[in-house]
Amino acid sequence: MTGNLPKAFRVGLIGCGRISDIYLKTLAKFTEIDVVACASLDPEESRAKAEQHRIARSCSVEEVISDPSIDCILNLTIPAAHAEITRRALVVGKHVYSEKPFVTDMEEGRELLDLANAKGLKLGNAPDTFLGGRWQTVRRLIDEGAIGRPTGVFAHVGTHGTERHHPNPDFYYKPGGGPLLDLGPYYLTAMIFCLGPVARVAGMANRAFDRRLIENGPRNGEWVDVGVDTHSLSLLEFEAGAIGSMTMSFDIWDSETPRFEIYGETGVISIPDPDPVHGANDFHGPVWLRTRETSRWSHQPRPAGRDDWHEVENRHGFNQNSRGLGLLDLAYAVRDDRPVRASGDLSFHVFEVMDAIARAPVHGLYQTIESSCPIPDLLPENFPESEGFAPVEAEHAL
Ligand SMILES: NC(=O)C1=CN([C@@H]2O[C@H](COP(=O)(O)OP(=O)(O)OC[C@H]3O[C@@H](n4cnc5c(N)ncnc54)[C@H](OP(=O)(O)O)[C@@H]3O)[C@@H](O)[C@H]2O)C=CC1
Ligand SMILES: O=C1CO[C@H](CO)[C@@H](O)[C@@H]1O
Repeated sequence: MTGNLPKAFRVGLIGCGRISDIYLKTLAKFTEIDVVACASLDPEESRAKAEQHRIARSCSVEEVISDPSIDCILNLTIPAAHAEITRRALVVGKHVYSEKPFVTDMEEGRELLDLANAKGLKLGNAPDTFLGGRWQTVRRLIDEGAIGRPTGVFAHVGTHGTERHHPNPDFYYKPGGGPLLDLGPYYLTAMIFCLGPVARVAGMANRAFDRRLIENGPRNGEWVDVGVDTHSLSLLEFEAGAIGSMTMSFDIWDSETPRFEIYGETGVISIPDPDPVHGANDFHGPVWLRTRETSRWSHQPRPAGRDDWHEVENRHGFNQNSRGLGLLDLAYAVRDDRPVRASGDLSFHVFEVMDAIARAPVHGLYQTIESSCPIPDLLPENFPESEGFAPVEAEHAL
């Protein structure tokens, strides 16, 4: 079936914190998504969010979940609450799109996938950054053979955590947090989108600090206990044969190490962001290519500068922060009864990879990954017009 959704896809938001603003801004551009109610634990916070984004109703979590007119729950709570909110929504027959990580343990993840399957409901999960123009371009290059058969991948995120910019950074330092579960999903999802599922991993981790000082907002000066490792190294082997390494850290003061690169038999794709937290965390940004013919190894003397990289043409949309795009795709997946791109299956696989990296030092050097997942299709270059939908002009959106 094509054409417009039969009615607006009615969404109830749970979790009205920091990340909700960009979701609500993105979704306001798509009139066929209607965020009709919102809730958080603090009623004052959800009331203010409803007023700021012209959401019709601010109410309790239970009222949002039990509202029969709502099609889908947008779960933007903290990691420790993701599985429970998702489970409650599925039980009452609602589709769910949730923030990452999908869950905080494997059992929860299996239960949610089984529940969604049994009830015929769609499960979507962040990140959706891989649907942005940058990552669609990277995948298209690989599909077109621009670097030949991929053989390797490298990711490095060297940050100093979140306590200098997040007013309530506690969840980043509790189980479900840490750099691997917080930032790993962006990089692993991008890798799996481009290279396919992961077969086995190895890992090591440590932590530089047992407590961290909040240095912004109303809780400035308060200490937070650290209950998770904050510096993680991993090795990855993909089913298709490529191997990779990944560093995710909250303990690095600064770095010039490349953020993300994919190596192939005949070329290299590089994501050259200067900012350590960007890379796969962004929808947009340059994609650089060097091939056998243009690489340093084809010139004598070898050029020292960065000038010879070719910036690849980006033909895709969503070259700005578009968090929420995965939910729009889910709405069309419901309409057309087709797979969700930013899916629960993909996020569960990503979670198993991270869980295995974290347990490798204790349970044995190499951990085999049991789950797999479908590789999401590229988005049509003119999405969502491709779905028979015209987005609202930017000035009409909030
Ligand atoms: N901040 C960021 O830059 C980004 C965050 N994310 C992800 O988004 C998610 C939320 O992060 P962020 O917005 O920063 O977090 P915040 O702490 O700012 O907001 C969390 C929200 O969830 C609500 N909440 C917490 N526990 C429950 C619960 N048990 N039931 C219902 N509501 C609950 C909180 O309510 P109350 O305030 O009333 O306690 C609050 O509204 C995380 O998974 C994070 O990884 C993703 C991308 C970027
Ligand atoms: O997902 C995220 C994107 O990057 C941010 C910057 O550290 C994190 O805080 C956040 O959780």
